[in-house]
Amino acid sequence: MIYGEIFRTIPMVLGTKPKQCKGHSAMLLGKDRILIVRGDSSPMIVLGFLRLVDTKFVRQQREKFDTEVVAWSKGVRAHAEKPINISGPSGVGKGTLVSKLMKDFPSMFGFSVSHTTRAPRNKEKDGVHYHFTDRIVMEKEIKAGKFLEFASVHGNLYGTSIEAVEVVADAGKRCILDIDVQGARSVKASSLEAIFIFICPPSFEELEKRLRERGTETEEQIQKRLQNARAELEQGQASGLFDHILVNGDLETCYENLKVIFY
Ligand SMILES: Nc1ncnc2c1ncn2[C@@H]1O[C@H](COP(=O)(O)OP(=O)(O)OP(=O)(O)O)[C@@H](O)[C@H]1O
Ligand SMILES: Nc1nc2c(ncn2[C@@H]2O[C@H](COP(=O)(O)O)[C@@H](O)[C@H]2O)c(=O)[nH]1
Repeated sequence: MIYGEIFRTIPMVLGTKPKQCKGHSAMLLGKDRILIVRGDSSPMIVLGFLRLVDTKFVRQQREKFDTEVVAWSKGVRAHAEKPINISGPSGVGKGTLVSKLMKDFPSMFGFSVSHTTRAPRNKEKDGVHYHFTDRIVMEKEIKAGKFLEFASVHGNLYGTSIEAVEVVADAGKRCILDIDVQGARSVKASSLEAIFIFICPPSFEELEKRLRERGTETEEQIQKRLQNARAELEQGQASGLFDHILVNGDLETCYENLKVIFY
């Protein structure tokens, strides 16, 4: 690409806007921004900015789709607070902590609503707790590059769409992701610069107790989650991936420690 020259390449865009469209033109501005204009418009109609980012994720997508790839930046944004990635074994209390944060600071934090192929639990609402989805549909969307990360967790597919994160950013809120360790690793390799927090139980027995008392899984599913928990606890504490490791013994104490990280 040559600076200042309008060219007619239509790059693949990571994110939801602007949609790829024949007739759009792009002009490189400076070293890291592309101005998108409607090609046939006179005077020139500016559709937005794309930032040229050279992260591992963008490179992977470029290779995968064998085409030029750019990330949509929604224009020039001032300092944005880093998203928060919370991981930890099933039943440790991630959801409980996230719900408290969202309830206490509704205008500050926004939850990244993941997609999953698992069935909804009793009180779970589609689009609020998860986007409950069909495996074939989700696999298709993954192939189309719509996901920031995805992983097979406890026998189901889970993933964070690029749109889920953007919806929170568009609302001017700080994004909270509740995802497993595999997903956290993918996020770290992506263009999303996040703070990584790992939540541990005070003991394995307590973790099992919480999982059982929650009463949302069958015995077989509980066994699977406990088995995966051992591996997650090992990886989470040894990987160097996480910036902070918190023990969720007493809920209020853990919540206070979590809040300290944000201020
Ligand atoms: N500090 C705590 N002390 C006692 N019980 C707790 C504590 N934190 C959470 N719990 C309870 O443990 C159960 C599991 O919590 P929660 O559903 O938040 O876990 P989770 O990590 O989000 O699990 P999953 O990964 O399966 O979604 C819930 O019934 C919750 O009320
Ligand atoms: N990699 C991802 N993991 C995710 C995502 N959303 C949730 N999760 C993790 O799955 C397990 C199980 O969740 P549950 O709701 O079925 O109990 C839990 O550890 C979550 O952190 C995601 O988008 N990507």
